[in-house]
Amino acid sequence: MRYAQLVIGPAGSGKSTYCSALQQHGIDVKRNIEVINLDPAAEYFDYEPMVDVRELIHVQDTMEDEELHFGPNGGLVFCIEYLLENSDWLHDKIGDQEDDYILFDCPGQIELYTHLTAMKKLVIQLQNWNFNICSVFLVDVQFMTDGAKFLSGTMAALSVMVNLELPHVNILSKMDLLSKAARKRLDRFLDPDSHAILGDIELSGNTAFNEKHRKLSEAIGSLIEDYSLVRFVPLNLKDLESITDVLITIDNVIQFGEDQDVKTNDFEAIDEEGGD
Ligand SMILES: Nc1nc2c(ncn2[C@@H]2O[C@H](COP(=O)(O)OP(=O)(O)OP(=O)(O)O)[C@@H](O)[C@H]2O)c(=O)[nH]1
Ligand SMILES: [Mg+2]
Repeated sequence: MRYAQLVIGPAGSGKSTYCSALQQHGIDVKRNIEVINLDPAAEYFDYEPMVDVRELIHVQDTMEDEELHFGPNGGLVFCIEYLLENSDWLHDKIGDQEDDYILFDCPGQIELYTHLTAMKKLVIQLQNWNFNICSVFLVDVQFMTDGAKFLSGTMAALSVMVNLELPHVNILSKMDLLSKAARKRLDRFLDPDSHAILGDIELSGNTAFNEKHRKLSEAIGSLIEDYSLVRFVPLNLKDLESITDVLITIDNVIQFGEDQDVKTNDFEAIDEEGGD
């Protein structure tokens, strides 16, 4: 088995920073964590990529091409489809090392995960190559600090979960930027029993539209809260314990470490037999 995190989330949510922090953490704790850049338009990241999709195709190529003439978003979709058509290239680059643990740093265009099929196909490809994959959806916590925003972020996460159909972990990134007061407010939303999201949605004016709108938000809010559909794990990259917690959560989801336990048990069993 091999293990992968598909690191996704809106533009600027901190995906590349997360990948580079986890790679560094891997070095610190002597654990092999590789990163692959899947963003054909990436301008900057500071990890050492194991594979960089820009070596195959760069979004600029599709925009400058006489025939294609794509804009940045169409160009990106083209690049991902091109990557799929050339999946042998990716396969060769990744190799087939057992027990690999790879983070895929993905582009920030949310439509890739909510309704287009290219990413989904890529996921199936990776599964065929024996990867246990989990989608890791990052949302900048600064956009989650009031009820309406929290609801909207939650629905974005839900939409990705429904489309990708993968084991899924939602992360609130950039926790280091929250003030104490904002952290308190957020904690109420994170507690699934509190119904705090609903209480926090305020609409100005008592027009008939607002009344209907409020009912809609309430209905969605209680659906999400009552069924605990979407949970978020806060991540503060400046806090080692927080990094470890997030990694343990994700490792559990992709069953990383479980095979290792089985192997150790096997050895113990052999030892016992040998000792007879
Ligand atoms: N304070 C703080 N800033 C962060 C953190 N993570 C990311 N940033 C900043 O947020 C900005 C965007 O971070 P990136 O990691 O490039 O985000 P991204 O999701 O890879 O962005 P795209 O690839 O453009 O979609 C950068 O200026 C980072 O320095 C964090 O945990 N704390
Ligand atoms: Mg990035």
